Amino acid sequence: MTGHHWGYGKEDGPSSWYKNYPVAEGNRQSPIDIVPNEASHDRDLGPIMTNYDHCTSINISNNGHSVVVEFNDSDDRSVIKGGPLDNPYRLKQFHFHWGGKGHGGSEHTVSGEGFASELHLVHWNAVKYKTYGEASTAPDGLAVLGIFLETGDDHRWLHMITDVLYMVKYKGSITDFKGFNPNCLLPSSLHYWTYLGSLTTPPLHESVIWIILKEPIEVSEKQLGMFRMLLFTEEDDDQKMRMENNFRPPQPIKGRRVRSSN
Ligand SMILES: CCc1c(F)c(F)c(S(N)(=O)=O)c(F)c1F
Ligand SMILES: [Zn+2]
Repeated sequence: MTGHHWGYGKEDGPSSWYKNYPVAEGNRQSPIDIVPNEASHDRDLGPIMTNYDHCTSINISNNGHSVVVEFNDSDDRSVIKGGPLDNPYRLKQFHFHWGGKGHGGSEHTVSGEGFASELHLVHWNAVKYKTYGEASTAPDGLAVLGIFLETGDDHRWLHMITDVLYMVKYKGSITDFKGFNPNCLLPSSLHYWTYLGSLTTPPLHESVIWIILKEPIEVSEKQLGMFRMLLFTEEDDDQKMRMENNFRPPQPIKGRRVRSSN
C-alpha cells in the first residue's frame, strides 16, 4: 500500500496536504505560534517528569521526512508523566525538524520567532490504549515533548547522533542505535507551555498533548550542518534532494488556550 505521497516541496508540501488529509484544516492543528504573555499561568499545572531508561533505544533511521530514533515501547521503562498528563506516556521515538543554512527550521514559533531546529519526543498513552496505532487517533493518545535547538556552542551529547547520520543518509536506511538516553538532550529547565494539538506531519491526527520546553538547547552550526547532509531521496534515486526545511509552519490557533507551567 503506497499511501499518499507527501513532502516539504513546492508541489507536495504543507500547503497541499489538505487535499489528501482534510483534517489539515481542523480546529486543533499543530504547530502554532506561542505568545508567552497570552499564555495562562496555571498554578495546578505541576512539573513534568521524564524517566528515560537508556537501554530502550533500538535504531536510528531516515524515513524520507526526518531522522528518527525508535525505542522499545513494550513496557513503561521510558515514560513522561506529570504536568498536563493524567497517565504516564511511553516513549516511542524522537526526531527532528530543521531549516536551511542560517534561517528558521523549528515548527513552533515564540512571538513569531523561529529557532534553527526542533526536537520532538513522541510518547503514547499505554494506560488507556492497547497500541500506539490506537492511541495515535485518540484525542488524549499522544504526548509530544518539543525542545527548541538554537545555534551556539557544540552540544556534547548531540554528537552521538550527528556522528552516525552518514549511516542513514538515504531515505529507507536504518542502523542500530542502542543505549542512548534522551535525557542528555534536555535543557536544564523543564518549564513549559502546553496546548492541545496534532501531529505536524500527515496523517495530522488531532491526538497530541503538546508540551514545549521554554529553554532551548544549544547546538553548533556544524552539528546542524550534519543534519542537512541527509537526503529526502533513496540511494538509487538520481535526484539528490538535501533534507532541510522539513517543518510545517504555524497553524491557526482557533480559540485554543496555551497554558504555562510557570
Ligand atoms: C506518525 C509518527 C509521527 C510523526 F511522523 C511526527 F512527525 C510526529 S510530530 N512531528 O507531530 O511530533 C508525531 F508525533 C508522530 F507520532
Ligand atoms: Zn515532529
